[in-house]
Amino acid sequence: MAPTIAITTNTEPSKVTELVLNKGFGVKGLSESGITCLPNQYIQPLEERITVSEAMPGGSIPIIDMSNWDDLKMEELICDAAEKWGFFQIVNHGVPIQVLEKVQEATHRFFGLPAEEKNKYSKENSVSNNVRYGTSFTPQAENALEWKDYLSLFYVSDDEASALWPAACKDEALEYMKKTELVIKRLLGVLMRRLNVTEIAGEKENLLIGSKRINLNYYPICPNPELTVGVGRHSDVSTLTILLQDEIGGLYVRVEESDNWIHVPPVKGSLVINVGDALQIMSNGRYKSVEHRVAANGKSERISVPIFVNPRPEDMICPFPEVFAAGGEEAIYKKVLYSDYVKHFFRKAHDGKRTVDFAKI
Ligand SMILES: O=C(O)CCC(=O)C(=O)O
Ligand SMILES: [Fe+2]
Repeated sequence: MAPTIAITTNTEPSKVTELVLNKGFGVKGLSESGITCLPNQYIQPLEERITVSEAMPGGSIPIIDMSNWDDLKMEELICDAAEKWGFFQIVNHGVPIQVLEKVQEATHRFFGLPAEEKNKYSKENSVSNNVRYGTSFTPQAENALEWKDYLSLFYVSDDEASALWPAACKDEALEYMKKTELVIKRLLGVLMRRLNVTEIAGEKENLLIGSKRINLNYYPICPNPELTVGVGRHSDVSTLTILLQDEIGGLYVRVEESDNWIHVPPVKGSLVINVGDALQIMSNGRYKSVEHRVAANGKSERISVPIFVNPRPEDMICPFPEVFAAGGEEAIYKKVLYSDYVKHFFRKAHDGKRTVDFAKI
């Protein structure tokens, strides 16, 4: 049910916060309250807004067909894309389309619940830190808020997920995680081979895929999409991110340290793969964790479902020694505790690529 309070641009920020954050209506509640203009605290500074002219027409991140696993050409495309773009899409990846559709339905189901149901999983109310319903990114640290609600689920075990994850989406989210396991391992196997890492079982496996988090992202219709963002500029702190987006579009990726951004067009049945900071660090900068952001939309709601494949919180991460086997290359990142790295990311608002400086030598 939509909230009854009337919100305008000039509604006191504290009233908006009360509704969106404290009562758990999220930006979805704002959107459904019938507002016709954006509350002030969502107005982003000019340089953070997404203008269509910045988006480079014509260019495109690679779309890689994974139907033939023995194809050396495919391996090359994957590694080249991870080095150049940090982003690519995969098709014929082996994850059944029904699994993807089911987790998308489940995402709509969860966000369709009454605010008080969703709010049981808020920071204040959730019985576990591993299950978190929230809005924006880190509202306490942000000068301008982001037009997004989310449910974030940190995977510990099937039993814990069964007991704690919301019934509206837990089976579908778990199934999506399980069914993407194989393609994740294969992608990492391919990426590791170019770094001279031939064996990823054991310690390397913990560093690469030691923990996982799945987010259900919900971007409601926005009254002034040009003034705000769905997600601000950031790179992910993961090893790899596997992202399922719907047919709406709005994800933009920075083109090779330029001021150009490129749209990631929705491709039915595909998964978007991107390199995260942890893999950039472990590959000593060879694979790029690239900035990306999401535009708000004035006509359609949008959902996306990323799986963040991460080291374990207690792991120390640094460039793999194999990367230096050929000689002549110096380490550009030092050893950092992964949980410290993640804490650093969440302490501040989205700020592009600055997080990785935390690990720079
Ligand atoms: O919604 C999207 O397309 C991307 C979301 C994203 O970048 C993130 O959750 O880290
Ligand atoms: Fe991201």
